[in-house]
This record gives sequence, structure tokens and C-alpha cells, in this order.
Amino acid sequence: MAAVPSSSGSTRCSSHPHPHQEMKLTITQLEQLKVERKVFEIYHLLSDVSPHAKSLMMELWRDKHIEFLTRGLRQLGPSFFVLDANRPWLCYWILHSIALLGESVDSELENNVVDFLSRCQDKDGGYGGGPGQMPHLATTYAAVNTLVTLGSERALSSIDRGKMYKFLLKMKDSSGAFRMHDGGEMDVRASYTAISVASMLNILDSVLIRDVGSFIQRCQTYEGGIAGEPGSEAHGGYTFCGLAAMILINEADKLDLPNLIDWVAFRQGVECGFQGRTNKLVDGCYSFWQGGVLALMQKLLSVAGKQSEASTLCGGLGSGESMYNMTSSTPGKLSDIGFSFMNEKTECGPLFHSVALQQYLLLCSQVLEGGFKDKPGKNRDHYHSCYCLSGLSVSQYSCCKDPRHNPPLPNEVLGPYSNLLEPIHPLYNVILDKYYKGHEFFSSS
Ligand SMILES: CC(C)=CCC/C(C)=C/CC/C(C)=C/COP(=O)(O)OP(=O)(O)O
Ligand SMILES: [Zn+2]
Repeated sequence: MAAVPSSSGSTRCSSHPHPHQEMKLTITQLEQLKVERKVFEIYHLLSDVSPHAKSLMMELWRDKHIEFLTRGLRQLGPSFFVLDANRPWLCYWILHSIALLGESVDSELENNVVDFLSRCQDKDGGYGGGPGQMPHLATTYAAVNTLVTLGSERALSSIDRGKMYKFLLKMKDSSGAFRMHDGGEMDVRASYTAISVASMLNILDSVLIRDVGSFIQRCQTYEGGIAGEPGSEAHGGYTFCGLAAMILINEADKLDLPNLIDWVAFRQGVECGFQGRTNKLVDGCYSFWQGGVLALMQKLLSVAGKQSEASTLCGGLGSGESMYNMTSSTPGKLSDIGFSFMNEKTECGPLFHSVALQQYLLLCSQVLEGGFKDKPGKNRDHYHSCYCLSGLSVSQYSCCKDPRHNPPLPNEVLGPYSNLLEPIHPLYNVILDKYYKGHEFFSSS
């Protein structure tokens, strides 16, 4: 019997059919359980069926994902002429997903993306959703992360950092908040995308960060999570943005961290995935937004602990008080905080059930034909593919103190070890090695 390489590089018997065929009888039962979101039952049912079938279902279908993602990127080609404002995002979601899977695109496709993003770059700085469109902070973040993910000299040097600084400054309001675009809305997404871009490009300074921390602090709600703007409801997406931005400006201690940890930890449901906010359904994309927050918190636990002690002793911190410096080694330059953060000690194991989250992602979000989705019953898309894979990477490395040099142990990775993805920098959500390459490039140019 001939053995052929499987999608993950391991060997699989050529006489074995696709799991869809092999599990014909049980697949209906499985789908029903998925719709009912009973992930633990799915897991046990799989172990009853056959170890082989179970291992196929727990496998990351790499080749199918790459096929789905690459097709998506190629299809962007003709639509470069279509008016839509999402294309830098599609570039980022797809290329970051491919990079998480340890792959890259051919040089022709890479050059097309760099050329396309150059045409989205505004003459006064920042990137719009398409050529000639008004620059916007969300697409600017997506374009910068895409170019860092590509990582070539051509990609990195295509960014006009001088004009970018002027664009970011123009988006800044006197309150400390940022606007998404000229005359646009001010929210925590804008704070994060502006700070992330400036930090990545080594142009973050005291002018850009002025009063950013007090705006984000006002967005933390009584529940503990962070809302898009003061007075709104706490949500995982904004909580990630708020915490990551606070860390990048060295002001995370202005947030009530014990309350924040509690809120996020309780967002992981019995289905094993995370919900974005209280009393809503779980969704694969929150594996990154909420899981990412808890990954960041693993390096902030002593700050949270000191806040707890202080609140027991003093009856709580007054608003605006900043009692502890976050980083043990205060970096010389604001833009280097993201770099120093990775050298901070990981102070504890995972703050969520990381194997259960991998279970939700592989069994409920993964589409065996390629791509990922929010939950059973929904369709796959590139946004969910990006954030499900990012969340999967975060959970696989959640026990690692040094992801680059000491990879996870086999029991920390659900399914075959070939499921292991590349590690990310959790503050920017770019592949860790690509971050270091970009950091070096922008520090020396
Ligand atoms: C960097 C960047 C631009 C980050 C964006 C962060 C992000 C995902 C914010 C979420 C926004 C939001 C309130 C969604 C609610 O959608 P919903 O009501 O459809 O979903 P729900 O029921 O799960 O809350
Ligand atoms: Zn989602």
C-alpha cells in the first residue's frame, strides 16, 4: 500500500478516503452537534468512532487553506479596478494567514501586492482602501502589516514614513483620541491602529501619544472589558485594541487589569470558543481578539497583582492614577516598547483553556475545503480565516516562554504536531520573525 504525503507533510495511506467519505455515517451526527455547539461531545464521539478518523478531523488542512487563500489573493487582481474599500485588508488577512501556515507567495504575486499598495498610498501619507481613496487608519494598519509580512526591501521601503507621521498627527484630536479618517469617528480602533503603525515604523513619539492613555482608560467599562468609545458596551475587538495600544505606550497600568482579566476569561464559553461580549454567541474570530488579550496579560500579571494588592489595601485605585511602570526595563525609545515586550518574562501559564480553544477552531471553525468560519452554519471568509488562524497560533504557543527558540510541547498542540503554526507578535499580529526583520529595517533606516 503506497503512502503519500498528507496536507501537513505527514504520511497518509493512499487507500484512505477523505474524512468526509470515511465518516459518512457520523458526519451528519457531527454536523448536528456542531450546530448545537457541543464541542466536547464532538470530541468524545470522535474518539468512539475511530482513532484514525479522529486524527483526520483534528488535522489542520494546510493545503486546502493555502489553496483557498491563494485563490482569494489572485482574484483580487482584476478587482483592482473595482471600487471597494477593503482591498488592503484582504491583502493582510490573506497574506498573514499564508504566513501563519509557514508559506509565502511567488514573487510576481508579491510584486503585484506591493505595487497595488503603493497606488493606495496617499500623496500626503497613509493608505486608502483603494487607489485615489481617502487615507484611513484601518487600511493604513492593514497595508503596513501586509508590507511587514512580505518583508522584502522593496515592500518595506515603499512606505513613506515622513508623510505617515504627518498623516497620523492630522488624525489626532486634542482630546487624545484619533479619528479613523479626516472628519471621521473617534474610537479605540483608531487609537490602536495609529499607535501600532507608528510603533512598527519607529515614528512613535511623545506628541503622538499625548492623552491617548486617558482616552482608552475612559473606554474601560464597569464589566472590565473595553468599549469602542466612552459609555459604550465592552467588546473583545475593542478590548484587544485598547490593551495593545496601552502596552505600546507603556500605560497599561492605567487600566484596571484584574477586572479586565476576569471579564475576558469569562468570555470563553462551554462551546470552547470565545464570545465577543456578554450574552452573545461564540465566534472563531474572537479566538484572537479575546485570546490575544489573555496572551498579552501573561506578561502583565505582576502589574495586575500589584493593582489587586493596592485595591485591597487602599479600597481601589482612583481614576488617572498610574502607580506602576509596566516594563521592568524601561526602553530608551517609545517605538522599542513592542520589541522589549517580547523580552518581558511570561509570568504564568495560559489564562484560558488553550486546548479547548484549539478544539473549537479545528472542529467548528475549520472548513475542510479550506478556510475558516465564525461558527457552524456560517460561510468561510478571509477575515475569519485570518483571525481563527491567529487565535490558533496564540493558543498553540500559550505555554511557551520563548516561542522562537523553545517551541511548544506536543501535548500543548491539539492534533498532529504538524498542526503547529508560526508564532506571532501579539501586539501587532504579524509573524514574529517578520516583526523582528521590520523592526531592524525601520530602526536602521
Ligand atoms: C484593528 C481593528 C480594526 C480591530 C477591530 C476590532 C473589532 C473586531 C471590533 C468589533 C466591533 C464590533 C462591535 C462588532 C460587533 O459585531 P456583532 O454585533 O456582529 O458581533 P457580536 O454579536 O459577536 O458582538
Ligand atoms: Zn467573527
